[in-house]
Amino acid sequence: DTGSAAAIPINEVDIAYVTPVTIGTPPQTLMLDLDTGSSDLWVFSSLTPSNQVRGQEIYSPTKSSTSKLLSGHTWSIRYGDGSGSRGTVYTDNFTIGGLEVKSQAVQAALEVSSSFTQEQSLDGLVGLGFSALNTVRPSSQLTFFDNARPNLDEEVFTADLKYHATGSYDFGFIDSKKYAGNITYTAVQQSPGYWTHSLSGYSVGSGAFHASQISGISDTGTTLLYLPTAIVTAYYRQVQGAQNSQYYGGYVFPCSSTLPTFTFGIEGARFTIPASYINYTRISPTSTTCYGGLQSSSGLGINIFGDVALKAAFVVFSGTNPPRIGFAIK
Ligand SMILES: CC[C@H](C)[C@H](NC(=O)C[C@H](O)[C@H](CC1CCCCC1)NC(=O)CCNC(=O)[C@H](Cc1ccccc1)NC(=O)N1CCC(N)CC1)C(=O)NCc1cnc(C)nc1N
Repeated sequence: DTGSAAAIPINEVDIAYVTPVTIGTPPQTLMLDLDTGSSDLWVFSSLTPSNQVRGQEIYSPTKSSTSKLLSGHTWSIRYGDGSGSRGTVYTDNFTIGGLEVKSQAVQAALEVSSSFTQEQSLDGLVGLGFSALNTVRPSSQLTFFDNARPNLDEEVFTADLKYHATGSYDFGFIDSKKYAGNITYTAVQQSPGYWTHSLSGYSVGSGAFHASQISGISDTGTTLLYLPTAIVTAYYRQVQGAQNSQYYGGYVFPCSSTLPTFTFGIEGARFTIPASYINYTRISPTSTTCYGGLQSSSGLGINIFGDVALKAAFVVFSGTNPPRIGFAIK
């Protein structure tokens, strides 16, 4: 089997991407954020208090003839940005881009934090990390990818995220029309459950390439690129008027500044992030100060290769044994 679905930016600065999925019988369509940085599939539901729902589509298990309560099971998740949700668990038929998993664990929210309520374009998440990170108790549940794997033509899914445009997620096949040249693979460390791997180094603009192993996670659910402070300061040193603002919680600069590109290595291959991806957003609609798409990871305890980096490449998440991740120019 294979599947292919759109990855649609939810706002004009690509803060996140959502993908249409269907759940249950008859199919209920929700827009979910496919997130390689977590492993829970949870949705706004008919069980979510109405004062916490603001425009999201909801999953109603009672309206699905194929839903089953996974009795006695609960879940509770906290994300890196402090947001979170918790609830109960059903199994139901779940489809992404024509690829169906019967009896997928669908985690119905009984409570969501305010940032989820405020994000009306996001109806929940599909975790595509390793199933070890799943928070359902007493028995943890498998991700959509882990459930689909035995039926996939190839044990892979690919992410083709785009800058200010709709991209795609493919399951079970690698679409050679979506990239140029070769795919460069590198080893993945699957514990504790993220897609953890190393970059082979970086360069700023037309500067020399600095070879160094930089370990981090490729995370489609994180908006920006978070790297060690030394690399980030070297980058913004090239930007007139840039400063690391305590007030804004990161590097800001005059929106009129000329930004250099940023290049990262995967083994021997090189991937260049255009300056426009790093000129992330104005700090307010009328401001002439802009917030960078490259920020320091010092507060996170982990480097995160988020959407700003991933949208510069075609990325193959390979569930083979051992797992690996591949990057290609597009
Ligand atoms: C089982 C837990 C699971 C693995 C969890 N995984 C993650 O947190 C990574 C995961 O990819 C999550 C997935 C997000 C969660 C929010 C909704 C969208 C998806 N990523 C993050 O939390 C990275 C930081 N957040 C972000 O990057 C969010 C994403 C977002 C997008 C749209 C709307 C709202 C939020 N972006 C922003 O808040 N932005 C606004 C500010 C702007 N400057 C950048 C964009 C984890 O590590 N949790 C441990 C954890 C707990 N508590 C804390 C405090 N930190 C933690 N790391």
